[in-house]
Amino acid sequence: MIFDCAGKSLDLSAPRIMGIVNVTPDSFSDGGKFLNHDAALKQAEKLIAEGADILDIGGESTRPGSDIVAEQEEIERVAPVIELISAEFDIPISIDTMKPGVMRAAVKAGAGLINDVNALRTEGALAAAVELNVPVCLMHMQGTPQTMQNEPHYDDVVAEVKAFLLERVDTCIKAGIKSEQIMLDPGFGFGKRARHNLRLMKHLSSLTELPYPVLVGVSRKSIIGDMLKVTVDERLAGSLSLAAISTWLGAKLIRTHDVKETHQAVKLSQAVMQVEDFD
Ligand SMILES: Cn1cnc2c(O)nc(N)nc21
Repeated sequence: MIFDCAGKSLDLSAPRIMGIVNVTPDSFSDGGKFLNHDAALKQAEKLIAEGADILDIGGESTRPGSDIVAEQEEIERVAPVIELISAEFDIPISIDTMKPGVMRAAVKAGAGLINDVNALRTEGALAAAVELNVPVCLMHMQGTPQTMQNEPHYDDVVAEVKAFLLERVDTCIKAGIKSEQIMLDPGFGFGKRARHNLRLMKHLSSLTELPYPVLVGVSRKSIIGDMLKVTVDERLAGSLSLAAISTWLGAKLIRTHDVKETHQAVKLSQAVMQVEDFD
């Protein structure tokens, strides 16, 4: 279960941490802090020191209602930062994008994993991913970031998300993506009401039992706000609780803003899972 991310390896035989570096002015949780390259590099350094196993670089916010960013603008945001981080540190880098042109520019700059919230459905994205030959994370989203929270509806959210992801896997493998380069993600908050997010979490093992590592991103998200009625900057405890639950249920990669604390939560969860039953 070792992913080769453009020469940098990500060992998913145990739960790992994906640190978030948003290079966007409007991301819901840290928008605007890392638009300049030095700040982004400092953030990368901090997250690595705190225990990140991979860094996710995003140039277009995907929070509900976020603005669409033109491809060239997105490239100009992410490529220099990826180049800097890739040259400075040995850590695998994922590119958080839906656009094929950004995927190409990011991998050229040193990214080694495509994190696509649209599961390579954008015109040209699947072909780009096949050509780039790096691991991909396929995530479920109902609608688009602009529309997804309007009226999300499911008859059976767990079954429908699972079926969608398996259909994407089938399409990707048929197009030439290697199955051992695929990761799955239920897409918490992407076209889901609170009850949908809770059901997906409760039945996460329906995804983690599949032969693909599962990535979970709940950091500071509405699943926490809805249940605890707390603002974005008061969601650390909730984020850690769900990180522990996710790893207990088999998630192998936790995407988070709070690497240090999440690393501790995951380490504890793993210690419980791995302790010998007898002396
Ligand atoms: C970019 N991004 C925001 N939330 C995410 C999530 O839950 N999963 C993945 N793979 N990417 C996300």
